Amino acid sequence: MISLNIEKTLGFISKETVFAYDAQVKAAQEALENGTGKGNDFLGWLHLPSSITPEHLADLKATAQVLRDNCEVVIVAGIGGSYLGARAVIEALSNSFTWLQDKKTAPVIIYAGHNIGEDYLYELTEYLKDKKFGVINISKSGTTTETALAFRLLKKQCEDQRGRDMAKKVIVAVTDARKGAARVTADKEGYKSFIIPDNVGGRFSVLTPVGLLPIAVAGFDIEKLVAGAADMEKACAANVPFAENPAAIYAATRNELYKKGKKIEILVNFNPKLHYVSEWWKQLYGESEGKDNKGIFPAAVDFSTDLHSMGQWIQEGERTIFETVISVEKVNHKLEVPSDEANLDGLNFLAGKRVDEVNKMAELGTQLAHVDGGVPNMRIVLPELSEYCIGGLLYFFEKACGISGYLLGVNPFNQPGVEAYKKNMFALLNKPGYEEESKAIQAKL
Ligand SMILES: O=P(O)(O)OC[C@H]1O[C@](O)(CO)[C@@H](O)[C@@H]1O
Repeated sequence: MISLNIEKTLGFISKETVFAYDAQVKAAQEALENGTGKGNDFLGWLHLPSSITPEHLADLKATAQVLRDNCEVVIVAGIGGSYLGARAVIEALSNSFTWLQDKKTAPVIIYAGHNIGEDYLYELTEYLKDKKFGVINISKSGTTTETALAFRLLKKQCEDQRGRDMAKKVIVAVTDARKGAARVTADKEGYKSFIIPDNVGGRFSVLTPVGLLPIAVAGFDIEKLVAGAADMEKACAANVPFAENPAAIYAATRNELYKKGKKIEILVNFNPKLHYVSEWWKQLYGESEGKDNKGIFPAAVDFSTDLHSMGQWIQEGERTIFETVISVEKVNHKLEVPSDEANLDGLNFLAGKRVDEVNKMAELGTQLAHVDGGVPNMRIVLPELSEYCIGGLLYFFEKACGISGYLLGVNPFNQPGVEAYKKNMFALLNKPGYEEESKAIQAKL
């Protein structure tokens, strides 16, 4: 189970002011529980972990097995909440060099539909030319351009390469129950499909088939992932007192820091496998809170890598930031620094130490330096990178996000701002139905 430590924020804000959020957090929790707050038609994620049935998991695992048995490569096509959760979990749990290994225990997972890079898509289709590949097409709306465009290419290539019957077997859709082009195609072509519930928004959907299916294909234990999330659901529940509730404390602390002028939260990791957890987190908090001209800007760094690029700014730049560090207590492998007789690099003082001990001292040294430099620091300790712990971490962030959005006074479950670029893009591309917008935008150019 994860733990949260806010001690190193307390030189900047007081424990009393954080704990004074108790009543507001309670109100936020009640609004979530009773569905009386803003965006209350999107609360399906709240009790999702505890309501996932063994039958549902078995169905997901059986479909994953079909893909595992018939594919060397599986393309996860999706964007935003329709791919980041899966990628976050898969990359956190995978060997860092998994795609380079000769003996593969699972299909290589590749992501597409999250950009409009012609070179990216060309190179992908080239790579797939001699591969037995399958596709998981993930889109809640079923109409997202980036994903639909990639899927159009991949569907055709899969059918041409593998034949329509096999394509039917290795293309799976995860989409809305009724609406959208992805649903129409899945039904018409007879693809196996999974439903994204109406009341679960994309960025809260990692524990639906959106995340669970690709994670199972990659060979990870979705039962343990869900169990970790379900335990965290209990630990962050409305009846858990403020002082013992990590989601409540995290939400309150970041809101209090924001009030004190700390406008940017930097999510920090000291483990490169967590890069995509940060990407997932950025969408979760960015889309949920960045509206009505408000909201903490969610940024992320990978340390110690980025200490050599962003470290200067964090240490001495504008004092509008705070850090939330995800610290992994126990690594999965053991590697000691070797002794070297010549000691030309001067590293013999590290000989015999675990690499992780060096990393942990980098982490502690960074925390002390940044706090001294005026950066409040929260710490989330994850016992290890396992399905159970990652499941808990994801749910913790979701629950805290719901509470935090209500503390901020916004609707954390919509994202109206994302439509602006889409409208302009469609107008510029002369999409049917956008004639007026096309005229208006041409006049602006
Ligand atoms: O699953 P969909 O409908 O393709 O949407 C993908 C992503 O696009 C957004 O709707 C923003 O455009 C996100 O909220 C969402 O996660």
